This record gives sequence, C-alpha cells and structure tokens, in this order.
Amino acid sequence: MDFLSYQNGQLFLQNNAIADLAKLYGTPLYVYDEEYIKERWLEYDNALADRKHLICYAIKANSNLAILNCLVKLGSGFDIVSQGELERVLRAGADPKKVVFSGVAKSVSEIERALTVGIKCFNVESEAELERIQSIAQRLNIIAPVSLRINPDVDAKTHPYISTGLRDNKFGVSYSLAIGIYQKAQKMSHIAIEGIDCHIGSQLTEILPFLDSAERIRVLFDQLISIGITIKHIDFGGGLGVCYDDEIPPQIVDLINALKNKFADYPEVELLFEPGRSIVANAGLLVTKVEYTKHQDNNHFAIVDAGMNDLIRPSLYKAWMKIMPVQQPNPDDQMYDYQIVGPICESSDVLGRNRQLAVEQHDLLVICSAGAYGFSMASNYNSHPKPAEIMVNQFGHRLIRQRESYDMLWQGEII
Ligand SMILES: Cc1ncc(COP(=O)(O)O)c(C=O)c1O
Ligand SMILES: N[C@@H](CCCC[NH3+])C(=O)O
Repeated sequence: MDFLSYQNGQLFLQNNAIADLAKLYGTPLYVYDEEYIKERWLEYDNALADRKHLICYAIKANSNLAILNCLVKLGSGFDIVSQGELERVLRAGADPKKVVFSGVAKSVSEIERALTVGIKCFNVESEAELERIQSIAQRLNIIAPVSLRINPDVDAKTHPYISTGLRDNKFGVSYSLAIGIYQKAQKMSHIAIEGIDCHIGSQLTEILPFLDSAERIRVLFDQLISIGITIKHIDFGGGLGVCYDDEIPPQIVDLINALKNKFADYPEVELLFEPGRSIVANAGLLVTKVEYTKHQDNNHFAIVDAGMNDLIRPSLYKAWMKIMPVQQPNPDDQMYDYQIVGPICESSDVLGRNRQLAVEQHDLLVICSAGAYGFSMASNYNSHPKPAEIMVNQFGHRLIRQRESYDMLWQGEII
C-alpha cells in the first residue's frame, strides 16, 4: 500500500498519486480509502463479537453506493432518516431487516414504504409519530417494530448544531414521558415494541456523555422490565468523534467496552450502534486546485475551486479541517497566512483561516478528514456540479461517482 498512508489516523496519498487523480478526474475531487472504511467497521464488529449486535452505519455521513455496498458485504445494517436513504441502501443491496429508521418527521409515504419492505425497526421520535405508525400499520395489516428514541437530556459537549440529546433539542421523546408512551404502545394493535434508542450528538470526543446517557437508558430499561415490557435491543446511536487536528478522541473499542458493561447482565439483549463519522471521516480527502492567489489590504487569499457547496462543515460549524499542500514548496517560496476560500458568492465560503502556506496558482491542496458529511452535504449552490468520487485501495483506484455534468443541473422547464 505504498501510495496510501495515515498520520494521526488521517488519510494521506502520495503527492504524485493525488496529482495523477486530479489530472484524470479534475478537481474538486473526493477520494476515499476502501480498506480504512472496512477496518473501522470491523473495529466496531470485533469489539462486539462476544454479544448479539448490529452495526447500523448512519448513511447520512456518506451515502455513496459503493461505500454502502462495501459495508453490505461485511454484513452491516444501516441507520436511515428518509425514504431517499431507504431507497439508497436497498439499491446498494442491504437487507431491510437490518435497517433502522430514525428522524423526527417521517411522512405517511415514508412509513408505508418502510413497513412494506419490512425494516428492522422505527426509531420513533414522538407520540404523534407512534400514532401515525399504528394507523398506517393497521391499514396495511403489518405489525410495525418500534423503539422509542429517548432524549436523555445529556450534554454531549459538542457543537450546539450537532448536539441532539438535550431537552431543548427537537429529537426523541422526553425521558419523563417515556414510560407512559411505552405503555400506550404496548396496547396498540399493530405495534411491536422492540427496543430503546438514543443518540445524543455527533463528534463527541469524550466517553462520559455516552455513559451518562447509557446510565439513564439502563434505569428506563429496568423500569420497563418491572412493568412487564420486554426490550429486545438497545440502540446507543452514533456520535463518536474523530481526529481533525491533533486531539485524539476515544478509541472505538473503549467506547464499546464501556457501553457493553452497562448491559453485561443482559447478554440476550442485542446492542445496536449507528456510527457514521467514525467509519468514514478519516477515510476521505477533498482535492482542490488553487485558481488564483490574491494579496491585498493585508489579506492573502488562496482562491480554490472547492467551496462551501462541496464541503460545508467549515462554513456551517466553523469546523477546523486540516489543509495540506500537494506540491512541496521550495525553501525560498514566500509563505503567507492564507485564507483558503472557495468560488461561492458568500463571505462565509471559507475552507480554512490563517493557514501558513506557500502556494501558487494551479497548485493542489488536500482537505483531510473529508469522508464524512462532505459529499453528503454538498449542494449545487451557484449551479456548481457536484464533484466526482474515487475509491482507492492498495491495488489502485476506481471511479465511484462521476462529476455531475451541466445537463444534470437543469431543473424545471422553460414554459
Ligand atoms: C440518529 C442518528 N444516528 C446516528 C448518527 C451518526 O452520527 P455520527 O456520524 O456522529 O456517528 C446521527 C448523526 O448525528 C444521527 O442523527
Ligand atoms: N453534519 C454534521 C454532523 C451531523 C450529524 C447528524 N445528526 C457534521 O458535519 O459534523
């Protein structure tokens, strides 16, 4: 595997390999490492080998069909949040019996489709949703498997936009209402209670919030058992963070061991996890080209061809992502404190601030850790086509999604 390497868990490719790929497919360009994705998934799987479990990869992190298919082959389940995501996992070859359906706004048609294909479980986020599922299931004469997503009111200590387990967040049912809703579900003719679900946020860099949440889930589990409600699985959600800079988050195995311990006395209960970012983030790179440099009024701009339309994390969350030059600078090249900005007509279109670099027009840069919430959040804003995606492994590379053509951007009709 000589053209792939990892530093701090982040993927790097040999510079000439990046230059070759950029020449072949153009920029911006997403590149993913297949082996790394498999290894992360297997890390979850191995850590859970001693108990009944299902890893439901959260496809919102990266829903490229080739990545989904590679996880299907490993035996993965999937966490979906829309019918579009359901259609994608089915297309990638997933077993619907391994699909859990999260999300606060499931529509009638989404519920009908999920019931008809026979998913593993609905992660129900409100009492009103439970009633809707019951009524559709009754009409279709199908028993709907459900978990209640519990909002444990735990601070995930992450960016407020991606914290989901605080009582003021829209997600899940309030902890204090949970027992009453389970009792209601138990009386419904077409509902089968399967489990308890929670997910407290994303990019968590500490184990403690997971443990606090698991503790609350454990108390609820014991209460449900005491009133005769059987729980077949516990879904701990996703959320484990990755290293974007030099901060090292907990290892997958440490998280799993800590959570497994909470239910060690119930070995028959299946444990579910919904990891997204920790499987794909550091397997990905975004390659971009410097279109221009501009030096004025004490500002140094490297204007690149990737923007917030391709990778929104830095604009949306002020997320810091490592940006590396592909060409090695000469010792006498002038370094500047660059703002790395994209083509979009918004001042928030900044991929990196204050980066000491020596770059010139036509140079290539790579944005590291871009495998999660990169392409999946990309848009056609300013009518830019979405970039191509490439999968690499030790044998070479393959195109797994073409760059969009301008034809594909046409929407609507001229009347
Ligand atoms: C319900 C649910 N499950 C799983 C995930 C995956 O989270 P992450 O990518 O942080 O592992 C998310 C996203 O935060 C989510 O909303
Ligand atoms: N989009 C976020 C994560 C959202 C998690 C989804 N609940 C990010 O890029 O960090």
